[in-house]
Amino acid sequence: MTPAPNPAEPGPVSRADILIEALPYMQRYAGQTFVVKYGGHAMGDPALAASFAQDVVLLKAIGINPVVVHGGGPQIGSMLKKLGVQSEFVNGLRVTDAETATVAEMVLSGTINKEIVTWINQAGGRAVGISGKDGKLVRAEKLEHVTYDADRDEETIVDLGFVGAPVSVDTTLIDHLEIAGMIPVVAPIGVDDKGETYNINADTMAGALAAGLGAARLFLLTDVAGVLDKSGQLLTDIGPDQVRRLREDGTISGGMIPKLETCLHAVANGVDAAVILDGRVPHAVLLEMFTDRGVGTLVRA
Ligand SMILES: Nc1ncnc2c1ncn2[C@@H]1O[C@H](COP(=O)(O)OP(=O)(O)O)[C@@H](O)[C@H]1O
Ligand SMILES: CC(=O)N[C@@H](CCC(=O)OP(=O)(O)O)C(=O)O
Repeated sequence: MTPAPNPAEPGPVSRADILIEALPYMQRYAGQTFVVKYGGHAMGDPALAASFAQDVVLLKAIGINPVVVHGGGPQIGSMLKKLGVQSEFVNGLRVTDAETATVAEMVLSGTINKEIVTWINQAGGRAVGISGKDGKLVRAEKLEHVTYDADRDEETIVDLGFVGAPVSVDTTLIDHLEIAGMIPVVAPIGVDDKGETYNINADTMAGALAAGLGAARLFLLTDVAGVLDKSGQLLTDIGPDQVRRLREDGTISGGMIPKLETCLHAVANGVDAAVILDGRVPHAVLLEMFTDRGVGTLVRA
């Protein structure tokens, strides 16, 4: 006997509806590159990690070229703590002395990078873990970080040590990996012309790659619903003027600062759309892309 339909489960017609809703998006994005940044805070939950990996593999399977850039701030923090090394942040950026730079590279390019490669491979994809050093992917230079005191209308240059700013992107390696059906997984480490290694904020790295690769989309997955206003409400979209105001009044702080700067830079440099996504929602990437219900904050140019 055929079992009675369970109203909680999508029946055959609604399953088909879901796929048909996705069809125009699939057609629009086939052949394009999407950069997906996976933040260190979003990595803790194995079930979420598995759903993230499935999303990435599904993108590849339908002809989109996903490039994953990962963070690992909390994991670098734990390792530094174990080693008894103090760490501090300025505007969401880790002050990085030589020892911290070594630990950051070890954690990012080593443990975390290979963990994400394994998740994607487990989900049926073929991932290749690299950093900005491989194939001269990202040339960096020391970041000149300027802080602004709105009350005094004063700018100060802060020395953050070995924190890098991406200067140029050579896409050759990623182009080859994409053609070969591989999914690049990139650790946010760069190198300058003299061979000096730099720790790069992962959002900044993702933005530079999105612009360099001419990506159609930049997704930054994090551990909040998106950008929240003063009363904690989600802002579903935001532009440069509002970002400036929210920064000045302190609503946007910490890690959200490099995230928003990255998104604004990306959309001003040819990326069609940049979205800060709630990485705590299973399949956040697919929901954002293939349905009319987004799960985060869209950043406008
Ligand atoms: N206005 C804001 N809206 C949302 N999050 C904010 C805001 N201002 C600061 N944040 C902080 O930014 C954090 C996300 O940045 P970050 O910790 O660097 O995450 P990730 O590791 O995912 O890159 C949030 O957890 C939150 O604490
Ligand atoms: C310069 C700088 O701040 N680098 C970051 C790199 C990792 C990162 O950005 O990780 P999340 O995306 O998880 O925050 C750091 O050392 O924490």
